[in-house]
Amino acid sequence: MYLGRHRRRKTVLTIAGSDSSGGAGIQADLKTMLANGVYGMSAITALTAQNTTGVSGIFPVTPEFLAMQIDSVFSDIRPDAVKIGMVSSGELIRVIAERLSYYKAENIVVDPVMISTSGSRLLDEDAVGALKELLLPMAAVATPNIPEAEVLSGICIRSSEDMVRAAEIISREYGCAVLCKGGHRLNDANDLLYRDGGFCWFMGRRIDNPNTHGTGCTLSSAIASGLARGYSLEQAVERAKEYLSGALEAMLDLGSGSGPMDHGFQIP
Ligand SMILES: Nc1ncnc2c1ncn2[C@@H]1O[C@H](COP(=O)(O)OP(=O)(O)O)[C@@H](O)[C@H]1O
Ligand SMILES: Cc1ncc(COP(=O)(O)O)c(N)n1
Repeated sequence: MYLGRHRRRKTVLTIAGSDSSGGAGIQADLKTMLANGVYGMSAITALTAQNTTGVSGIFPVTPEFLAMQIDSVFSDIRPDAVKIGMVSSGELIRVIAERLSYYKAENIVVDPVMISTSGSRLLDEDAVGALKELLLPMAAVATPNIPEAEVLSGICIRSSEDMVRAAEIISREYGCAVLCKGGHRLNDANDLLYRDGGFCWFMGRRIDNPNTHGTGCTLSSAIASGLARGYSLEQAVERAKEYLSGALEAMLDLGSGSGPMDHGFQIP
């Protein structure tokens, strides 16, 4: 019999798409989880063929196969938190919502991925409705960027006040906390957290780096890692922004488009 010391680690499941270039999606999520001290697992919603210049193809899994992946994970290694990223169809969203509510999953972070940094649309119209109706109400926090917050709130965002208004609309309508990220058009590195009728700003340092492929995936996975480790939502957001800034500041430069960040910047 083995009598050595057994170790435990907090666990996080990412339900998202694969990015063949390794900078966003599942690949970014797992690297982020490793760097943030949790054990990462994945249920893949779709394969994408993409690189730093764009997405050339999307090949979704069947709803049955997505359910099998989620069942395999939950029936053996129960995740302490779940991050949901790109889900390209309403049908797949319905499977995720059904399975996660069956397992009473906790600490769900929803990154409502709609359009890639390179400008490609990553989900269909039906998926937007299903995301609002089924995933947002399960979320501990949703992390839209400005264009996504506009779609979810139905208002146009041109100022910091608009960010607060949009986050309030989404939070009240769907009953979840909302982290509205700057970084697009406004407030580059400053994000707004709206929860329980109140809000606070997280002021990040703006890093002059054109390589921002996967920033949203990385932030939401780092938040999920923090929640799994028992940090409060505010602490998890603070730590996630610190990690993201470090990964951007490492100034990795790969590919001819908007390249990936250095997820392993703390590793010598
Ligand atoms: N140039 C930058 N310097 C520092 N932080 C940034 C920069 N651009 C974006 N961020 C931060 O990166 C995170 C992800 O934001 P964003 O790029 O909007 O995500 P998405 O990939 O979903 O569009 C946010 O916390 C945002 O504030
Ligand atoms: C598979 C997949 N998921 C998500 C994104 C969004 O990436 P970003 O974090 O840059 O918005 C992506 N490009 N590919």
